[in-house]
Amino acid sequence: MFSLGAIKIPTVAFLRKQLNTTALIEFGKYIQKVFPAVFSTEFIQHEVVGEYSYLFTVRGSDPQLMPYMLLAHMDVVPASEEGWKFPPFSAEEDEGYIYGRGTLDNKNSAIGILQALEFLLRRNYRPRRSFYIGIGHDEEVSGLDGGKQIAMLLQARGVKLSFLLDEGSGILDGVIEGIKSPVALIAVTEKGSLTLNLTVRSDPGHSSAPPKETSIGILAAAVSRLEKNPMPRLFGYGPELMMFEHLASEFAFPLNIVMKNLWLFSPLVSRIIERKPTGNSMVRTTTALTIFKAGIKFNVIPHLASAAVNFRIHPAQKVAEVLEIVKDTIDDDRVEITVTEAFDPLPISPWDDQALGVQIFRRTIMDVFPHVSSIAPGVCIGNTDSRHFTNLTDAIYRFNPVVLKADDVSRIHGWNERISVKDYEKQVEFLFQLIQNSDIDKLPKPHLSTHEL
Ligand SMILES: CCCCCCCC/C=C\CCCCCCCC(=O)NCC(=O)O
Ligand SMILES: [Zn+2]
Ligand SMILES: [Zn+2]
Repeated sequence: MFSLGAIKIPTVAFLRKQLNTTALIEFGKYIQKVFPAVFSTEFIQHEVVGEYSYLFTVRGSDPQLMPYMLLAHMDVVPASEEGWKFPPFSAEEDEGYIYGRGTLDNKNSAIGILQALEFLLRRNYRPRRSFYIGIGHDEEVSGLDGGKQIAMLLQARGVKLSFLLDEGSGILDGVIEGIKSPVALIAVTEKGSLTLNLTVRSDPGHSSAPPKETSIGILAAAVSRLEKNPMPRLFGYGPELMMFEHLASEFAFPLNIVMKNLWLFSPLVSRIIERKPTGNSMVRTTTALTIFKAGIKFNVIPHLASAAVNFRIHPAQKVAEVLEIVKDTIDDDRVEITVTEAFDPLPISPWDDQALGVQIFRRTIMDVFPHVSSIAPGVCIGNTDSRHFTNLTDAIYRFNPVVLKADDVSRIHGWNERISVKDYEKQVEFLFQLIQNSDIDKLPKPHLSTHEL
């Protein structure tokens, strides 16, 4: 059963320097209380990193096996009180679902990993392969003070990882139009990100004698141009090509033929899938207007208007290219553009028979989710703490072992985020199996089954 207390602790992260530190401390105390074996077992070391994040080092019995890492985070995005069926930090249970901010992103993983380990320890299990668990405290606001510090600490200790598993994708059931059965997408990369601050300054004055254009009007026109002119279609130029080719047999005729021949049909397919927000995120660099600020009083022309625009960069594009397109699209020198944060799309992790992590995930998914009909490489449309770990391994995977239905994706960062009790139990079962399956020293033999990749 989900530790409901974890959801009730409002570990909200607003900005990098605006965290609910009281809640973060409480969360640390909470996990110590509910997972006593994890915190007291002799072969597990726990450390607090960056004041609130946790790093667990689980020393396996065979030092010859290269360690791996499981990553999650305890912080959550803010949640408004209105719009929810139940208050976002009430952890209310209703018709088999637990409601609350963090139930999918990402206390389910943080608690699920520790829960699975606690179960194993109570059965006197000691892993052969060492592993690390990182529970970040600021993933939603960059991960620079939590996840990144954990990565730097491990790097300073000379640690190399065989693979790393973080949040960022899942088992999609009815999310991809045309695919009826659930498919597991393990993201082998994540999109880049660029956040711009746009500012327009104009003379302040009395609203009774307004100028022809105000800072608000100029800025509104600029952001509207960005929204009306989406970034170019790049579908088929990144690993989403691999994803759809792997999933081709899931589509009925004639779509299965189309998906197998994306070299020819990608322009057509991209026009169809871009109609939905999740599909659009696969097709291009997305443009999201997220903050707009201006004005203080109805009869005062404001001096300043500012807006934040967040772009999630398609794997086939780079920050510099996006910035150039933005400048051309705005095409107005009165709009001052400054970069708040920027990074390119992440490297693509291996997806082949030699990739240990992939083989272990594949086996574990088949064990725990036998109804999943395909396991395919995907693209994480958001960003995760795993991006800070590229110096420790080239095998970074993003996969949350949870079934997401069509309306679940918008619950993440939205209203009524929830997880079913059954799905949470499956997540713990997956992690319980994964830790044991990771003890193999050789790659498992190819499995003969319908889960063909
Ligand atoms: C053709 C349709 C393909 C659909 C693929 C969509 C897959 C959606 C699956 C999972 C949901 C996305 C999870 C993203 C995790 C992001 C974690 C996060 O919030 N990080 C902070 C940030 O990105 O700002
Ligand atoms: Zn998250
Ligand atoms: Zn998030």
